[in-house]
Amino acid sequence: MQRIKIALTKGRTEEQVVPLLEQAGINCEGIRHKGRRLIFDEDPRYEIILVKGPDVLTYLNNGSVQIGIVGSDILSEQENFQYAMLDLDVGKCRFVLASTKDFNPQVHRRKIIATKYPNITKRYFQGIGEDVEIIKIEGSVELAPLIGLADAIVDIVETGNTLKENNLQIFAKLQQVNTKVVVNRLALRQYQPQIKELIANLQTTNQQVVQKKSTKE
Ligand SMILES: Nc1ncnc2c1ncn2[C@@H]1O[C@H](COP(=O)(O)OP(=O)(O)OP(=O)(O)O)[C@@H](O)[C@H]1O
Ligand SMILES: O=P(O)(O)OC[C@H]1O[C@H](OP(=O)(O)OP(=O)(O)O)[C@H](O)[C@@H]1O
Repeated sequence: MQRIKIALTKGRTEEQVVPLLEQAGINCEGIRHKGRRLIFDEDPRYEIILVKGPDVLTYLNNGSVQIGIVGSDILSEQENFQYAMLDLDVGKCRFVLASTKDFNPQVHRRKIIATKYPNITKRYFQGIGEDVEIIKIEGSVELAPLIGLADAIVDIVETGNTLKENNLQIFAKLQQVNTKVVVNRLALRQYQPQIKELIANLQTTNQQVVQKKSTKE
């Protein structure tokens, strides 16, 4: 049988998803000791590749991989609505509008908003009927209102520590984020039994994780 190819987002998503994959009985030994390797075939059923989030969607769209594991922030930003088959209970965070405490969201002049996510930001402000100027930033977005580049930011918050340590406040809560398992529609037809088995397996494991967390709380 042909291996199912999975594109897994490297970094935070990888760190949170690998334990889940292992709990589902998928051998991730290679990823655990990866060095500079990018392809992992320790499990005979799967070939896992590690890529940046937006590239997960490129590989998936192109049909080079059948499954992608990626944050909903990236799916939403790319406006690339792949077939999301499963929501995982990891990678949970939220988009917020944040700034220094003197920021006035009601001010009538055209605001400047810095973000790594211009499309999500554009949609949010369109939704509330506001025209803003968006500046795309690649990281450390919190700096923008502190250094005078922007009036406010749209960024991801998880623990809230980054905002707190930089004296920034939340002015609006936008969409929530979590990690999703996405599938190429054509691949779903071609590899139906294997993909269904994998999704069912991950679903069961994810439910076990959720239950374990809720009994701890
Ligand atoms: N606190 C958080 N901040 C940002 N992303 C988070 C957070 N918690 C979970 N995530 C998820 O993890 C992904 C980001 O992972 P990571 O931070 O490793 O990459 P990145 O910062 O976007 O990329 P890079 O550091 O390679 O430029 C997001 O797409 C999101 O789905
Ligand atoms: O609420 P917290 O738990 O503090 O997490 C939120 C921070 O984490 C992310 O940045 P990341 O670490 O990915 O670095 P970056 O700024 O270089 O993108 C995000 O952009 C926030 O800055």
